[in-house]
Amino acid sequence: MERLRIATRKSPLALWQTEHVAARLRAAYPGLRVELVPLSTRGDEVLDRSLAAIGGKGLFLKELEVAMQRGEADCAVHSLKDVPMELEPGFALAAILARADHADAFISHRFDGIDGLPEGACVGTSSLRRQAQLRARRPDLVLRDLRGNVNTRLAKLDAGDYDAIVLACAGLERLGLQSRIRARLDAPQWLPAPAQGAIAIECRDGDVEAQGLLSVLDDAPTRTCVEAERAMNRALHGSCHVPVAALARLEGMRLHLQGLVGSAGDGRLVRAEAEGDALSAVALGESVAHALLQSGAGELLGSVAE
Ligand SMILES: NCc1[nH]cc(CCC(=O)O)c1CC(=O)O
Repeated sequence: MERLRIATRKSPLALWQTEHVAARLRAAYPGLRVELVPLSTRGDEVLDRSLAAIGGKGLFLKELEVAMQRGEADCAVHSLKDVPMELEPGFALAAILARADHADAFISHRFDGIDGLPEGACVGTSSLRRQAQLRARRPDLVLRDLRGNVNTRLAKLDAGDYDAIVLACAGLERLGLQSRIRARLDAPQWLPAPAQGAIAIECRDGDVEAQGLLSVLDDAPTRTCVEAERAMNRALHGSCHVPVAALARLEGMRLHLQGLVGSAGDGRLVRAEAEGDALSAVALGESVAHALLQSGAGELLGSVAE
């Protein structure tokens, strides 16, 4: 292969992530011509409705997958947390890069953290997962929708529309905006989205040449962790209609997984955790999903699925 074309969304974060992948590929293969194919997706264009209302997370992938199907791109770079649990048939994840910071960040001009917010303060986030965890901790807060790319969301905070917002640390760091982080929201109390902080490269299943080339960027420990987190979400039939959070940590060959299912409406949270062998990441994810359902998560999943 002499040339590799990488499809990407056009947001500053997506472009940063794809440039990062391109730079690593150029370093690994000095003779390879790596080109970016920037595309707009429906998820980027429709900003006035929630993702759940316009069809879920696959919306950030569709146009990129079409470009691969048409032979206009050889692979696509995604934030793995935006990749649906079931890929479209004919596609595969050729590489999952070493994870950056997995945590969410609390961002505010005047306040130090969730617990420091005054009664009735207004927090911006459109993520049901973030809303559910905020509600559980501070039932008095007013939660308002906030969509758009990272820079747009920060601009709305700066304009005074919200007292605080919640974003992923990884995205802020990649854009050189880590000085905006007032507090990290940490486990076990606060959990991130499954696979948050991990970048994935998708290609056509069976494109052995591209898969072989891209496999040098795969990070096995990250893959193990996100496999457990995504297996848990899949077993819960997770989508962006349901607040699901998960975090796996690997110590040697032991894998530890914490998960939660919430209700964005009333702040109920169900939590579960388990530990297992790193070689059985999927089974561990499924067992935590099972434990969540046993603890009453089914009721929460059912109440939002209708
Ligand atoms: N939902 C958009 C999105 N997808 C991935 C990231 C952050 C980067 C990552 O998780 O790798 C973000 C922004 C955010 O949630 O603040």
